[in-house]
Amino acid sequence: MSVAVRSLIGGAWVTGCEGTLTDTNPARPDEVVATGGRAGASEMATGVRVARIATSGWARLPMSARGAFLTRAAEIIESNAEGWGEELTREEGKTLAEGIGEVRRAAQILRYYGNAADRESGTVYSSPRSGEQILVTRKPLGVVGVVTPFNFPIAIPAWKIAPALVYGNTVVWKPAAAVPLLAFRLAQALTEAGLPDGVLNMILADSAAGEALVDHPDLDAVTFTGSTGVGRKIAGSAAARGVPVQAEMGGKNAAIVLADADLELAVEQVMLGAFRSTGQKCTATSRLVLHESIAEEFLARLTVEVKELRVGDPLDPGVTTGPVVSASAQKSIVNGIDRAVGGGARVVATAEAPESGHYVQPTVLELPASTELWFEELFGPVLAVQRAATTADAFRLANEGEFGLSAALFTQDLTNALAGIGDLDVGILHVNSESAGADPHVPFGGAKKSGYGPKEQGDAAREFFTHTTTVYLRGGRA
Ligand SMILES: NC(=O)C1=CN([C@@H]2O[C@H](COP(=O)(O)OP(=O)(O)OC[C@H]3O[C@@H](n4cnc5c(N)ncnc54)[C@H](OP(=O)(O)O)[C@@H]3O)[C@@H](O)[C@H]2O)C=CC1
Ligand SMILES: O=C(O)CCC(=O)C(=O)O
Repeated sequence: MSVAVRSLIGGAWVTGCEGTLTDTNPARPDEVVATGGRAGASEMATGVRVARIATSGWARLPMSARGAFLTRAAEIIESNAEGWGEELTREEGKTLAEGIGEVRRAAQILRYYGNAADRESGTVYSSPRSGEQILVTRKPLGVVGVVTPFNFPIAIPAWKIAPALVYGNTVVWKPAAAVPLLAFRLAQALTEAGLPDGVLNMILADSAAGEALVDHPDLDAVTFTGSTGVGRKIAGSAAARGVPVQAEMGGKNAAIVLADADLELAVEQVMLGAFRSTGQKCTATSRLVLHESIAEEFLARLTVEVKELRVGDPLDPGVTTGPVVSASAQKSIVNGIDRAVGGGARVVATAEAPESGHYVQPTVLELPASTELWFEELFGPVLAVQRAATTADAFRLANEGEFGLSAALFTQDLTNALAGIGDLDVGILHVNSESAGADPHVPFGGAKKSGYGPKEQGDAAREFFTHTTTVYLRGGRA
């Protein structure tokens, strides 16, 4: 059941000529999910060229007409949710329910941006001069380079590409090499929806070709999600060329459980945050700060839940936790666990995992102090725990480190909730719910070094994907 995938350049489906790509199932690494040709730097350059040609026709269409393509694509995606969700699970490794859920989420995102024309698209200010009004209108940037990670193969591309397109830009997109099939499906949906040639170019290529894309002198903006090292490099190169850049990078997100928390709710939500998608979310809960008065009881309850996790083939409906994406991810996560244990971490709980496939045992570790695992993003099913003597101490521990993407605060006391809103240095704060999750109509992105440049989604996406022209408008001589 291997699918032949191709790149989309200038409206044509092309087989890249830099070599072959083989997309395998992380649960059964011998199973090939998709194959195709790998494109290179020259195809990236072609993509930028055809995207440039397509800009003027696309930008001149009314926003509602651009949005209609997204709405039609959303319908196509929705009608394929089960089949494409299964494909997503087979290439990325999240559970089938999450795979189908992500495909539906992509449709929801496309629908949200499909309706952008119904929202406010500029501002009118009063003028200090009679006979004049001041308008702030919005215009597209031009050609946008989009680089996406493996962990949300269709939702993250959707939330970058949909606003880029609806606000009048054209796109050259390099998806993560591990997940070409869902990239192919999203490009198929937009093509079947009738998107004009050259408006979206999806190029299946490796990271070297990705670098050629983001360094291309004719790009007008770059949007990236992925690792911190790559994000900083891309941001540096775009800034050096004076090109707007948006980079969503690492997270080391804390759940903070205060003395007055509803422990049953907190345990349930911490389990979801830490172990759904096998911990492979930038918003996953990878740190847990427990007020010392409830720490023993909380860890006892958490241990029961961890032991009930079922790690295995994510297509099996009874499985709660699939594999991680690759053998190298598996190795680096296991090494991170071993280093923490070698440094004095106590193993609080683990769940069994199969031997064959890229599995990692879900693991909860209590740290003796703020050691390496408190700061390093492992991007797997690993939760590091510390205890705090006071609420202030809990917030201090949660704020440690260079990242500030999301946090989850568990408390039933409004004063504590308000203190957390004030003191926790994060881009996204959940009070009494898990640290992951993002709605399309509100800003998404981190504080501190989790993100660089404007945030994503909602009005923030409009800020990034457009520039403004301030118009001093008079009818003539007053
Ligand atoms: N904040 C977040 O949302 C995410 C964070 N991560 C973090 O990143 C780690 C690795 O995940 P991974 O997906 O491999 O992240 P990477 O940053 O390596 O890759 C993300 C995307 O960037 C591409 N890329 C890699 N190097 C370059 C480059 N020099 N120039 C342009 N594009 C490039 C990748 O291509 P290719 O796939 O071909 O290498 C992929 O499409 C995770 O362990 C996690 O720590 C990962 C995913 C999401
Ligand atoms: O929390 C979410 O649903 C989105 C997470 C995300 O953007 C990521 O992991 O890259």
